[in-house]
Amino acid sequence: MTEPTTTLDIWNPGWPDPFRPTVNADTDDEYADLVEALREVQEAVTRSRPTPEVAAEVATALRTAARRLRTFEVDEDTQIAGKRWEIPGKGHALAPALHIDTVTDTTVTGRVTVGRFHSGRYAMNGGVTPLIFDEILARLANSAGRPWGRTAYLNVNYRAPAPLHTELTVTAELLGQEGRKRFLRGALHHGDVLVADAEGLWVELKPEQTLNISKDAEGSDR
Ligand SMILES: CCCCCCCCCCCC(=O)SCCNC(=O)CCNC(=O)[C@H](O)C(C)(C)COP(=O)(O)OP(=O)(O)OC[C@H]1O[C@@H](n2cnc3c(N)ncnc32)[C@H](O)[C@@H]1OP(=O)(O)O
Repeated sequence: MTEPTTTLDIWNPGWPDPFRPTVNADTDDEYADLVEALREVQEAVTRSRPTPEVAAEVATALRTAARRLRTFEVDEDTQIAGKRWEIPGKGHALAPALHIDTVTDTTVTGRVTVGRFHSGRYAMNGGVTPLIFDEILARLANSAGRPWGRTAYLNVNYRAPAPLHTELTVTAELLGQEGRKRFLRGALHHGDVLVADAEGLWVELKPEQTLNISKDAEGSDR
């Protein structure tokens, strides 16, 4: 695998459209596969009750993997995780992998399936639902040539337990804009059942706010 060398800043208004499939010559699908493997580990750890010996053995193996990756550590502008828009989950293993199906300037539809890693208890954890909404709504808010904005609020209504291991559909809509404010709405369905809906406000950044946020916190993530 080639070490990434790009320096892209998600807060920079020049960042490509979040829904435009991007070709990044400095990354390849082995990285996407690595993140998929990490998701498998997360799910397997969650689902298992290993003996102490096996837990210790796997912990050692995982620490060995972490040490290997640390030799390729880059700064947050340069990392791949969270920036591969064209792959489900953007190359970030925290959020459930969101598959985008249709995109217009003001709407998006997609699908998401969560496993036990994201379970509250036999249903999706209530903290995971906003992650899904924030990803799809933020991407819509910041697409179609709109300058970058940040989430000001995201209000989520939980209408029914969201089943695990089951494909859910996600929809998002830009309701309107007033000056720097963009109002968006999202919904999560299991078949015809409304599982959750959300309303959010994204506020377009002023020039002085488009500084790289990771620079503001430089050194604080160690
Ligand atoms: C894992 C990888 C992921 C990667 C996912 C990929 C997506 C990338 C995009 C990420 C977006 C995020 O999630 S960002 C992360 C979460 N969000 C944040 O950290 C944002 C923190 N907050 C801020 O930075 C700031 O508060 C802003 C920029 C949102 C707004 O500050 P500001 O620019 O000074 O705003 P200000 O002038 O006061 O207000 C402008 C107008 O908005 C209104 N307004 C502002 N805030 C609110 C509010 N909470 N509720 C109601 N209204 C509000 C004001 O009343 C005003 O209306 P009027 O008087 O004009 O009518």
